[in-house]
Amino acid sequence: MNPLPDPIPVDSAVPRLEVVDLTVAFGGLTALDDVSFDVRPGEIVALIGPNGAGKTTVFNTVCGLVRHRGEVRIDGASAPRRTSELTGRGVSRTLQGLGLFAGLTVRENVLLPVAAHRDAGERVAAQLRARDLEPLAERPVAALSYPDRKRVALARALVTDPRLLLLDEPAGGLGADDISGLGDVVRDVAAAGCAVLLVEHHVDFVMGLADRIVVLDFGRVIARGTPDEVRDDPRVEEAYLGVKATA
Ligand SMILES: Nc1ncnc2c1ncn2[C@@H]1O[C@H](COP(=O)(O)OP(=O)(O)OP(=O)(O)O)[C@@H](O)[C@H]1O
Repeated sequence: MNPLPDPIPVDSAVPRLEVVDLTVAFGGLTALDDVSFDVRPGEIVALIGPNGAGKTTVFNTVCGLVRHRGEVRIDGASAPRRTSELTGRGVSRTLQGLGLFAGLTVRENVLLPVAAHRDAGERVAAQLRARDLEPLAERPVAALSYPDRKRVALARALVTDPRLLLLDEPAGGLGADDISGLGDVVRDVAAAGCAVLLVEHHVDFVMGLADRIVVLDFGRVIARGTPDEVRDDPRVEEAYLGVKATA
């Protein structure tokens, strides 16, 4: 049984996630080149950049899926090398492809990460309630709309009470109302002390949500700072070929 994380420490000066000089090569391709950044408790940090910039590779490396040079630290200690240890270290992740079990019900999907735990029923019930999924709880995921499936994926990520939440393109495929609701959820999660690392192509969403932004291009950090600082950085405009925050 995977242990669940301890409650979020109220006051922690240690970054929840520290990525130091991360370098990843796939054969001859350098997917990440000396990437460093951190995410502190309660902070929302966005990782943005054009297609192929290396964003998902950062997530995969944090989750122990990719051989790398450099260091990944979670709460000051080396990140686990096995994905099975992530939940116990307080890490949850959503996937671009959602990764839900289409033949299982909403409730069964949300239950999976906590199934062996004594308080699983209460945790799942609380998530279903918080995500407005109660009316859909006994329906198979295959019967759900895409926005509803995304809410299920988020509920499954949150059911463990993570201390570090990795969101891979959470706004992708959603309409304006769902995106606004998603922003509220992420803000609430961060306000409770969770560190959030967000990969997202929806630039307006990122600009309105993130405390800090790290911009990758061809595996390198080309800019970092607050949304205003990044928006005005000419290197970012260039990387996006002139597509600015109104995209
Ligand atoms: N397992 C792999 N084997 C070989 N190359 C890979 C592998 N995973 C990623 N790459 C390459 O590494 C680079 C970075 O890919 P990555 O998926 O991290 O980019 P990204 O910024 O997440 O892109 P997108 O926004 O399109 O999802 C790309 O050139 C990609 O083709």
